[in-house]
Amino acid sequence: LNEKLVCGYPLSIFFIVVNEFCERFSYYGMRAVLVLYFKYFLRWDDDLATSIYHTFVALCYLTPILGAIVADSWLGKFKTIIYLSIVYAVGQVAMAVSAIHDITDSDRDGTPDSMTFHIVLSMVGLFLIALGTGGIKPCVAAFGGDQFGEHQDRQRRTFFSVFYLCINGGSLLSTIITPVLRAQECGIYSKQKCYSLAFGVPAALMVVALVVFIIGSGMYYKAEPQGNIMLDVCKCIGFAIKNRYRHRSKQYPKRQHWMDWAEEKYDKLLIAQIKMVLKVLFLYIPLPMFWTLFDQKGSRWTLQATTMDGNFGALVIQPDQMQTVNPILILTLVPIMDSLIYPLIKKCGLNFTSNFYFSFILSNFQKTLPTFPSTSQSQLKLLNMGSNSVTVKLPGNDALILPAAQVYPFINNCNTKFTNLLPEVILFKSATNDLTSKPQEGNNAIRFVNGMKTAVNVSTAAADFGLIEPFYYSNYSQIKNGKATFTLRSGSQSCEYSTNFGFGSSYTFFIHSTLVFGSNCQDSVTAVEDIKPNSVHMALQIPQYFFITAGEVMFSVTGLEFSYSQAPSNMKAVLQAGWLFTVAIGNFIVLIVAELAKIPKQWAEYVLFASLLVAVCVIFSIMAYFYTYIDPTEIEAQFKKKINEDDEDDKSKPGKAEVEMVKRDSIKCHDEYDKATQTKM
Ligand SMILES: CC(C)[C@H](NC(=O)[C@H](C)N)C(=O)O
Repeated sequence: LNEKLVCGYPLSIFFIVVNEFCERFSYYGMRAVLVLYFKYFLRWDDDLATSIYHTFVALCYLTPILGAIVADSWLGKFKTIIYLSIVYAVGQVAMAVSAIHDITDSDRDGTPDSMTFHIVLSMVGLFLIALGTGGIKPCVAAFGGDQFGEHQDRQRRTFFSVFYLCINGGSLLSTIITPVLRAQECGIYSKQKCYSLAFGVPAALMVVALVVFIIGSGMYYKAEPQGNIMLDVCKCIGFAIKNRYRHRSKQYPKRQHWMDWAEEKYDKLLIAQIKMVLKVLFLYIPLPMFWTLFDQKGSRWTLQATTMDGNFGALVIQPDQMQTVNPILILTLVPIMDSLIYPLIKKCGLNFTSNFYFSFILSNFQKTLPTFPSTSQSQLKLLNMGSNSVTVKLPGNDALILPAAQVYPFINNCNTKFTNLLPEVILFKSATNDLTSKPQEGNNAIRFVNGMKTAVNVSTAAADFGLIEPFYYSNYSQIKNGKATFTLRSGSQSCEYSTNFGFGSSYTFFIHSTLVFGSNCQDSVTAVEDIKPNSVHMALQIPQYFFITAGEVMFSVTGLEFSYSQAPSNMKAVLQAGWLFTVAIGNFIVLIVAELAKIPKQWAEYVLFASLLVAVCVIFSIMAYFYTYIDPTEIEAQFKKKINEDDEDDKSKPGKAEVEMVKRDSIKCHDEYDKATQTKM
């Protein structure tokens, strides 16, 4: 195989792991800002954005089948990786271009004039990315595995661990960097959030990945494709089923395996290889449920984080940045598992056949939301602007004493008429404008009500509330957590009001009629909390991240290597694709259950997913217990030897004896296959 070895490892794998690092940076970096691009650039609603996001992720894990077929049957892994990487890079560039708002902003007002252009270009870009990333994914892993000889099992296992570390290193860096790039302002005619840069850097990294892979070209071991293997496999399976059906009557003796019904027409080696693949694919059936929970990190868990407090002292974490906990934990756990836990388990003589994964059921953290008015009700607020308490009697309500400078919020029916309110009491009714959900991205939604007889201008460094007319209110503005200082201005006079904000709150600030400019106006503004700040800390998600990542380390890293080692030589990429297909199905389950079924209570949805996973864990453990490890290379070698011997014998013993030989060898080969698969996992 490879002549250039470094510490017992082929030098070529260096280029493969660097390629994987850059490619995963490109993929996860683009994915990190994708939902926000849909929502804020393309102006899609939450549901559409989440659905398209999960459809894209699912597509990325469906296309590996295409890539694997092309690689194993036609182009070989090396050429497939090169061609599809070009498609991938073009897709990333298309995404970056689709996010340049100036292209269609002919009136230069900062918003694209033809959204269709941006939508079409980004959808084409996403399709090319899905084709590229999915297409090369099974090939890169299998191509890496190909670089090791038969006696380098240990090195190959380590390679898959390092490969996984690179995936997560790329994912970690990009998930930190691209949200920062997105937050920058850029543009030619007007400055907007810089999605083009957030997509442009991943595009550049994909080009780097391609260049690095090409540089290593002279050092790779490139296994030749072995013809249209997938077509042969499908035909062989089809024939076995048809033949079995034709011979369903009891007069025909049973065969050991239903695939043996293809013997009349197909090569025994091919039948044995199909048996190996089917055995592994059968074991994969319960796996999508793991990915169903796992991939909700990017959607449900991140949305949940927006209702939580991200203040970690010196560090303030944004909800989408919580996802970086997963790759951070992977980078810590994989070396610990490889160097400590697995050797310890082996020393204790434990048979570590299946990896259980525990999931935490999160309770409903949205308790900070108040009761919002229904469609037939309106939200009212009474504000006493005077300096004495007043008694207010509203129809259908008990008399209420409203202290000076205090606000009384309540919900009432829209058709209630209010009369005889005292002149100093403001009845503030804004049913259509009130915020009815938590503000986005952990921000705080703030508005002002002007109780003065003159118009007031309110602004902070981050937002301008504009000129608020007397007894009128401003629109909401989004304010980040921390201290904010508002400047209140009327003509040439001004004063300042400061307050601290947490995460995800909403406040209405009432400016008193008694406000005197020129001094500090701290006492002349009353803050009314419409939505409480997030009280549950984001740190509470860390245990969940820990368990799901521990599960990933035990399940996914080993699964990657398992899919390689159990695959016949001509179907390595195909089985990698089968493994990735389970990720696609997992994402479709999220799409169906979370997006379409719309279970009203979030906790009920978590309980449903967790219960399904527990059930699947039990089923998988039983299946894994009965699984018997095989050595595809050995089995294939035995079959090839037999076929060669047959060829020799055919030359010397033609005629009737040939039929007998085939029969005898068929039985012998099956015995060998069965013997080789007797060792338990
Ligand atoms: C899909 C795989 C599990 C893998 N993802 C990860 O390792 C995440 C970042 N922990 C991948 O190949 O992207």
